[in-house]
Amino acid sequence: GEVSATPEPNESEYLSPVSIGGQTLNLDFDTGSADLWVFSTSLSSSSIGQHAAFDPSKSSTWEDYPGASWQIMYGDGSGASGTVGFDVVEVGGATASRQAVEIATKVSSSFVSDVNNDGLLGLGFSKINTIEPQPQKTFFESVLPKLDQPVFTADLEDDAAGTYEFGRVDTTKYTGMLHVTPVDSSNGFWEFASTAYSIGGTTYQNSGASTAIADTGTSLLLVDDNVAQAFYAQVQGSQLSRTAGGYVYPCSAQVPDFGVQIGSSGFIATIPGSDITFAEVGQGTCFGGVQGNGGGGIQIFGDVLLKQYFAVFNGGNESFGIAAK
Ligand SMILES: O=C(Cc1ccccc1)Nn1cnc2ccccc21
Repeated sequence: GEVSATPEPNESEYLSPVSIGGQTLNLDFDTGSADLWVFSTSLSSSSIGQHAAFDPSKSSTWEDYPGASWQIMYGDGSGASGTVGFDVVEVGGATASRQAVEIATKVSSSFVSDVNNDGLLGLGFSKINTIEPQPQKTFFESVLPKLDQPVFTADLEDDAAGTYEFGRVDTTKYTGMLHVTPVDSSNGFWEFASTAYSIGGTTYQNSGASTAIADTGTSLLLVDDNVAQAFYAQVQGSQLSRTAGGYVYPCSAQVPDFGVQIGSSGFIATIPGSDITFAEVGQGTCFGGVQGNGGGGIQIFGDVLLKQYFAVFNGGNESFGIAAK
């Protein structure tokens, strides 16, 4: 089958309506993790706040997973944990009839305050699913055998709504060719080679990092520290601010185009300098959408890059492709 879910854009995430046991929640589709977890009625009312909370007792198809638990920590220090069950999960038109659903009994403050999302739908590989005693399949892995094509696509926009589609590649959504690279899923991510970058149209080899992941759950573009340093050396007045948590510069500064290689094929995916500013932090100072990864080794290509392109995640041959749109 073919499905589409239109996420509502929110400054740093793309939310899509998901039906679980007949209850609809807005979930953050996240290719950088592999847990499907939801705000639940087991949380304190102060944690629930304005969020939609899933209530298993109101689902006629809910099945407990006795003794199972989960606990996740994301790279930005946020996290959640709780218990597990199975239910019917429907996205746009594809249905997983017995999908592991992780009930949050604890969530960190950043999720409580992010009133737009009622949980996450992981689209990474289930080897990093955190359910104990046995990791469970992601929604994509559950529906994959039933899809016409073993793919999902992400068409993230800046302010208008973006779109995730499962089971087909809508070729009207992009122009030119799809640049496809093999993915190494051994770390659980959509990970590929990336050993070159460009600043202002000039290409350089990246001696530091060698791989990157496509991560719709991260807002920024986190590159090797030496690459970030080289980029901001070309932004007048920029500085690495501990208080801001990264590179900042005068909002009036001229920002060069920045590109990163996708796979070893040579294709450089470029972000226009005018799209690199992520936020104003006050007093005419701006926070850059390109930042260092803190020496993590893996580069994290988040929404700042992905929203410039149409992205194809292929679970059949384990590849990642992007095209201009
Ligand atoms: O965790 C990461 C990668 C990351 C971000 C920042 C610093 C280091 C590493 N992304 N991510 C993937 N899913 C997420 C969900 C919430 C927060 C971040 C999320």
